[in-house]
Amino acid sequence: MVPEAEKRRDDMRALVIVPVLKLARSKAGQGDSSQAPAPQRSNEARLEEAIGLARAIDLEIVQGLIVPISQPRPGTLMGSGKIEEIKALLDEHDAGLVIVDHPLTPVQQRNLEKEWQAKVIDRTGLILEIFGRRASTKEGTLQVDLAHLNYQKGRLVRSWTHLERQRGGAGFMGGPGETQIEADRRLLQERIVKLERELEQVVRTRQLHRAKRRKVPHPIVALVGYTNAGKSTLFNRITGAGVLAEDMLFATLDPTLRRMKLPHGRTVILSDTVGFISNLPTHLVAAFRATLEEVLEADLVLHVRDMSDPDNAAQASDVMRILADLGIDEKEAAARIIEVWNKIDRLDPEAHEAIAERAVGRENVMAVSAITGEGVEPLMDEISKRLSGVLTETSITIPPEKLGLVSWVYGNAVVDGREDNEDGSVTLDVRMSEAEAAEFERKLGNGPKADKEDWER
Ligand SMILES: Nc1nc2c(ncn2[C@@H]2O[C@H](COP(=O)(O)OP(=O)(O)OP(=O)(O)O)[C@@H](O)[C@H]2O)c(=O)[nH]1
Repeated sequence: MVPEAEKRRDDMRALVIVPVLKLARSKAGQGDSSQAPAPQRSNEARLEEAIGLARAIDLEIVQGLIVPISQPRPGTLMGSGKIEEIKALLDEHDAGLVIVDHPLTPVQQRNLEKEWQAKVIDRTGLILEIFGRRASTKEGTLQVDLAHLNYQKGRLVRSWTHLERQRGGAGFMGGPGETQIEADRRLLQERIVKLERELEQVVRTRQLHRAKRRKVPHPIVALVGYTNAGKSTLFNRITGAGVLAEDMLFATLDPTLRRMKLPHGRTVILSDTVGFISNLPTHLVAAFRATLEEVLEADLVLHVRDMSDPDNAAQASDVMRILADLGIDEKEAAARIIEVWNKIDRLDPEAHEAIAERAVGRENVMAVSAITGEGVEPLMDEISKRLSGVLTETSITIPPEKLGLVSWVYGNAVVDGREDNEDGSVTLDVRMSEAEAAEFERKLGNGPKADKEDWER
């Protein structure tokens, strides 16, 4: 039976804990000879981020705590003194959920739940929960549910998850009994198999759409960045597309694609992608194939950084690591990535000037404010310049009976010169990509049309 005091605990009121392993910290400080050491996050930055993540799912955070751990315990991670201290805080605040910003083994999670008589989730659990609430397309939802079930399968406790809530699961204080765990596992496995099958179907359909979209002859520009860096805001600023931009972590889970025009008339497809985060578990990276594939295929990648965040160097190196995991290596990165230093309006005048100066003259860096629009025009010019590498100069003549194509050329290629000939035809000096040239030829010869609707979602 669950005692009265525990029943009252509110599992939307949470305590956030950042365990700091002293051993790990001193080791990290020494660096790794085979790799440049990644910038270290301060404990305060970690705590602030963990609280931000928890707020992203509407939790009420009663307190945040940095907990130094000299010797990690296999059974409970932290020692009994700390466990007692935290239990007292939970009682004091009537909180029923503890977020531990560190990986927990299933045994540690179960033991801590018992000790604290509260639900416990670790960083992966929390990120999965956020993703679960944000996914909006069928594929995104299936991917997250699948990642969630796989994560849960190895656990000895029932999760504090949106899935559990959907199932109406409650009364799980202290964890389910062994038979219950067996039954749960069987159910989980059945759901996993079913989801995998559904997902296969959805992925197949998407790949079909993607293949069609690739026939549309425009370069793809993908936005990437740490969560909350301002990707959606920048996306809106340059496309006027009205995509959801909120102070909400991971507001963008599914790829958003829009066609846009650059100065000089060049058309590109801009793709907004999922926000990255440090310690993103590998199976979660895989879960976002849909948006990440856009990045892999992109002709140009804009890496948006929030320069007003003191932690931005560590965030940037996390993003680069994830891109490297995806197969975009450093050498290639220089050619394909522009770093967009965003939120410069939030900097004090001195820092603003310093950042602007650092950016000037560096081909790979552009300083902007997606909110005020400062620096956005030069950014667009830079995008044009980068993409013009894939263009070939040519001269085309459009016969009088096909003059409708003139506006298509203006809309899709870069037009450098025009001559209206006596016979009614028009000659244009243009720069266009191979694919655009092929599309033009198709249109000229009444060939099969590319299906515009396929990518304009
Ligand atoms: N002051 C200022 N705020 C900005 C700027 N760009 C974005 N923001 C704010 O930063 C917050 C996050 O912006 P989003 O565009 O949603 O960030 P995102 O990178 O798409 O976030 P995820 O969906 O989590 O990946 C919002 O409150 C924006 O208004 C900027 O240039 N200046």
